[in-house]
Amino acid sequence: MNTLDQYGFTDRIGGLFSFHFPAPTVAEPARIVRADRGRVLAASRRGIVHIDGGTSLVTGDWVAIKPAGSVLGCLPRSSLLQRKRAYDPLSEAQVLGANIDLLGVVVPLDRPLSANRLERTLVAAWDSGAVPLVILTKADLSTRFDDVVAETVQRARGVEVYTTSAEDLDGLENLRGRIGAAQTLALLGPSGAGKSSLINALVGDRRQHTGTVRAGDGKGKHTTTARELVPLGDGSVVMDTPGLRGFALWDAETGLSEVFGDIEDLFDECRFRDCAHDPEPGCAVQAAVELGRLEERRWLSYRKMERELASLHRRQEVAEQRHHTRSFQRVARDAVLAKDHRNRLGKGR
Ligand SMILES: Nc1nc2c(ncn2[C@@H]2O[C@H](COP(=O)(O)OP(=O)(O)OP(=O)(O)O)[C@@H](O)[C@H]2O)c(=O)[nH]1
Ligand SMILES: [Zn+2]
Repeated sequence: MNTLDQYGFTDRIGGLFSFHFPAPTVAEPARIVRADRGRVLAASRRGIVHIDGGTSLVTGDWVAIKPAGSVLGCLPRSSLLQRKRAYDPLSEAQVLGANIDLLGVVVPLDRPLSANRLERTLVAAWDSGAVPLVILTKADLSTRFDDVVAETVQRARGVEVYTTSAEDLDGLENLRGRIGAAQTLALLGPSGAGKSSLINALVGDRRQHTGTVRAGDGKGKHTTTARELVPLGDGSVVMDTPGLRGFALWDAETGLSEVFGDIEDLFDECRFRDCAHDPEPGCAVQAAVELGRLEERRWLSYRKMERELASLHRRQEVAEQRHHTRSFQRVARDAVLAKDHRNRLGKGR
């Protein structure tokens, strides 16, 4: 299997290439394996290569590269995982990866479950366009927190749950079977959740890839601060993501509805169409909370994410408005300058 195939190249991707970069174009397919600032590595039929000027590319992208190594173009992304940059007033999205088929929400069994975090990560996962899975890690330690498995299954609300242990190598075959050939799995979970250990266990002793990167950066160190694709040997790849603290949402309305559909259904039952769902007459949400049918924590978790998205949108609108004003001012100023210029030319004649 050549390097490109190891990173998930299939006949389908080949077909997309011929469609987007038809015959007279001289370019070869490649997949972005790692995209740090200014240093982009891609898997191609010739092995791992450096790419120049791929600043807008993200890990997982399929690109067409010219023989000299520059990028001709990028295939449309089938999925995109992004979050809001922490503390970024300009509210720019941080793209974590593209063309991910499966998104593993990693929940470690060595600590109590954080239901809010699980919900938040599931919302982001649904929203990316990939299929979410919940992956429980450190099953060998699960006796300490007996109820986490059951609670996770209940809170995952129908999303498949896989139990693994990188220590005992339990559950790995099952998970590999689910990943399937030529699929891309990304792992999302808190720092220390066991993501790297799981990847190493899945890879077994086949992790030659790290060595290839080592040759590129000359430092000989593998860190979990970068996101990179790790091949599993059968064309499937896993994306290593650093532990994400505070996962702020980015345009996640779809995901919100997937995870909290039952709450949004309740809205239709409120007496008033414009119900604020605060303690007010005829609010179906408040009634459900009071009757114990809706967990108050879930309701507050939903509310918080909804407010977060609303404020994100307000900031986006302000930024857009400012952009429009600025470009209008620029156009107006250019027009004045042009007029001045014409006048001066006119006078000079
Ligand atoms: N007992 C046990 N310990 C595990 C298992 N998997 C990981 N660990 C331990 O948990 C700790 C964190 O594991 P990592 O794989 O580094 O976690 P990570 O999610 O990659 O963390 P970041 O790189 O910070 O995002 C390490 O001390 C591992 O040895 C497991 O299956 N069983
Ligand atoms: Zn209401």
